[in-house]
Amino acid sequence: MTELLSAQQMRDIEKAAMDSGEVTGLELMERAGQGVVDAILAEWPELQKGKRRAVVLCGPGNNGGDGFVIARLLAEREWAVRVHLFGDPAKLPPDAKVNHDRWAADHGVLPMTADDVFAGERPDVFVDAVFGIGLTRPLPEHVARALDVKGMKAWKRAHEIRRVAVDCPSGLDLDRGVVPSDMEPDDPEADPWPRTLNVAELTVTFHTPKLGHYLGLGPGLCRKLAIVDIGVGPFVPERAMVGMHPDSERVRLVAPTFAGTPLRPRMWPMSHIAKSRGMGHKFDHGHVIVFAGGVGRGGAARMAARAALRAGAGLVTVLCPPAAVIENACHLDAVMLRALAKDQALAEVIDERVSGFVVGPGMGVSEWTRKRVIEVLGRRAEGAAHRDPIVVLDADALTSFEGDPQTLFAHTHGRTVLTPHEGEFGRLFPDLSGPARAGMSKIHAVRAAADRAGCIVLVKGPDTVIAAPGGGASVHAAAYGREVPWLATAGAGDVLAGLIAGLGAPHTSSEAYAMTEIAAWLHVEAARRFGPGLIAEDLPEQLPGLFAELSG
Ligand SMILES: NC(=O)C1=CN([C@@H]2O[C@H](COP(=O)(O)OP(=O)(O)OC[C@H]3O[C@@H](n4cnc5c(N)ncnc54)[C@H](O)[C@@H]3O)[C@@H](O)[C@H]2O)[C@@H](O)CC1
Ligand SMILES: [K+]
Repeated sequence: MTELLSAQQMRDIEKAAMDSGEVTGLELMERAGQGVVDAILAEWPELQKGKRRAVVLCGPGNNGGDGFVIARLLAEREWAVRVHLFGDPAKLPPDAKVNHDRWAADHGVLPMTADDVFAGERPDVFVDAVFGIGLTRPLPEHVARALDVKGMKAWKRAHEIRRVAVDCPSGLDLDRGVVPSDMEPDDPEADPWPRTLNVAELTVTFHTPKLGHYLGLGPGLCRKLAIVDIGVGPFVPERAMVGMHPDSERVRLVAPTFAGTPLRPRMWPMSHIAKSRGMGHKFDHGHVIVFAGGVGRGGAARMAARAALRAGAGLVTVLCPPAAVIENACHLDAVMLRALAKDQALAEVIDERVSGFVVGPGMGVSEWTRKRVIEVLGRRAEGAAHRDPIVVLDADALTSFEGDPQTLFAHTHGRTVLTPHEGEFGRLFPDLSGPARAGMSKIHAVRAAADRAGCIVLVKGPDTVIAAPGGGASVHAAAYGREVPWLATAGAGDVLAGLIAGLGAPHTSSEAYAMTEIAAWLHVEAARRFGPGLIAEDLPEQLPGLFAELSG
């Protein structure tokens, strides 16, 4: 998989490269600027010919330094280039200063106000090199106005202006994927709509994407990502190979790529999906139990069950209250059904071979649900040769512990997966959610939650974050061409819970964390395959075709 870096990790890599003596900061800046120019010409080949116009906005740090390189390289192509600087040239960091001075030796540098920027002739390319990984606070008002897409209306035929962001659209925090603003998050007087908007058509980043490119507002503002290799790969600290278990230091992007290079789906995810390899008896593929709610409330469990069966579990059984048996029997065929009376012990109706559970969808928030969760978590494997069942806790299984999450965390084990949406997450981790999360990234919050809960935590969203105790974390983003707004539909979360259990239940499946990542990816792929109009029931039905394509 591809690693997503924090700003500090990127700085450390750059420093290691420079400390090695093999490359200077100035050379890295030149490669960065050249890479941006190449990316622009690759994205819009029509720009390769003719004398074009560019406006380059440079900031007070090395992002601005990249901007001066870009301006020079475009001018060398005989483009008419206008440069606007925010900040004092005398205070630029050394490499940026060198490139500023090279540019200023034969060209002008204009101030950065909206009036100055939008006054000149309409450019073909508008380059934002104001702030990159060094952003520490909200944009000054006049800089935000100079970067505002609405300002471009001052130029006629504005749609032909190609907006390019160097590292990120300035104002985006690349660790968190948020645009910091001076407003207090819960200030009722605050205008909920930002007055300015800086969005790119192409964002060019260096070495590997940063966290904020995939979190929160990042994908919406960056729109399209190009990655430039600036040759710092050899200076990336040796860490454990990206394997099955997440490395505590690194955050990985859940996608069929390795270090930015596409992987064949046979390598990932198919090589981890038990039913796609070898032979086996249905019991080898595991048995998943899904708890259902009372009469009229079984739909969520049935969808989770069907997803588990399609994902590869050998057997799936829905357990429901006796009164709901007829309702469920009318809907289920391949999925089996058993009645479980309120006070009946689980051991009376299921055997030890059960290797996966889904608890929560449609169960209701109640003391009974709490008891069942604790009972399921108590079913541990005996002996080193066996492993604990995978236990996916979703929806009401989480909400039932609101106000008393410690009781839940006292029973979780390493093969427990909590799959809250943001609301459910807030009920279990109020101090890591909502306004309390201000300043903290979703990654940080979910990592802290996984440590506290002692199990895997997956927080759903267009940016799904998964973390394991000890710091390992992944981001799965339905972004950059994989957007599936139609996946925000009732029951989609129940299907995800079923997918995780169905993928993780086979006795030969990879570890729960890896299967959780794959489930998040397949869930979105299934939605993409179906397209708009999707309802949750459609998701499991996409799996056979999807598996066939991935194996092809
Ligand atoms: N780190 C690396 O490996 C490389 C970095 N390069 C470029 O360098 C950039 C990072 O450079 P820097 O660390 O200098 O950071 P930036 O250029 O992003 O910004 C840092 C400067 O902006 C100021 N600042 C931050 N937020 C502000 C705000 N809201 N208002 C006013 N001033 C603010 C800081 O005090 C600092 O002076 C990267 O984004 C990339 O474009 C490239 O040249 C290639 C290599
Ligand atoms: K920028």
